[in-house]
Amino acid sequence: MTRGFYIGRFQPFHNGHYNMVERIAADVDELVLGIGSADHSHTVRNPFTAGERIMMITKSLVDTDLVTYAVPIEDLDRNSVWVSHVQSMSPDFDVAYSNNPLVIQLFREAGIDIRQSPMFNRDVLEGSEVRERMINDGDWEALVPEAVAEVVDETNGLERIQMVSDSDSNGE
Ligand SMILES: Nc1ncnc2c1ncn2[C@@H]1O[C@H](COP(=O)(O)OP(=O)(O)OP(=O)(O)O)[C@@H](O)[C@H]1O
Ligand SMILES: NC(=O)c1ccc[n+]([C@@H]2O[C@H](COP(=O)(O)O)[C@@H](O)[C@H]2O)c1
Repeated sequence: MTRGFYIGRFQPFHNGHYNMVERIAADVDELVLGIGSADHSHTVRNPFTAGERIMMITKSLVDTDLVTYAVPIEDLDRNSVWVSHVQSMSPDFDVAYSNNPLVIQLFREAGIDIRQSPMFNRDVLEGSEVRERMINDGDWEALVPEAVAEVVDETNGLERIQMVSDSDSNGE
């Protein structure tokens, strides 16, 4: 039995993330999705709470064969102990997945098998593009699983991101 760990902010969980989970599913029996920056919400870069992101991920993956766990991981000021912090919050895992250079470096230094995946349609499948479309009334629904659009609707997420965008002059 192999268990993987895939870390991201998932602000929101989009079709690029979904595609990466499908690819990882070929390698592992179970997958932990680490919800990074779990302590951040209500900003343009991090509009959704950890709880809302858990809903997005759980509902999007409900029909996959993979056993999945969504685990919130708060940020720490010290990169040197971040991998231990992750391990203290997550079910044990055999292999980690990320395309983030800092994450890759930290897992490598800790002696953990870390794998990258090719980017899928990265010109549009990017969190910042989805958020920009949400703010500007663009077609963001085309970039996310249907379940994510339902969670955004249920939690009035569009109203929130547009409100924080108006009051956050720093934007992204
Ligand atoms: N289109 C994609 N195809 C494959 N992997 C992706 C894609 N988009 C993001 N990822 C990977 O998923 C992980 C989590 O990504 P993250 O939550 O930061 O999303 P993002 O789209 O890069 O968002 P943001 O624009 O908010 O930084 C990272 O390792 C990232 O490289
Ligand atoms: N010191 C730390 O808290 C630390 C270090 C490396 C990554 N992280 C987090 O891991 C996540 C990585 O996800 P992304 O690939 O989506 O950026 C982010 O939430 C990031 O803040 C945190």
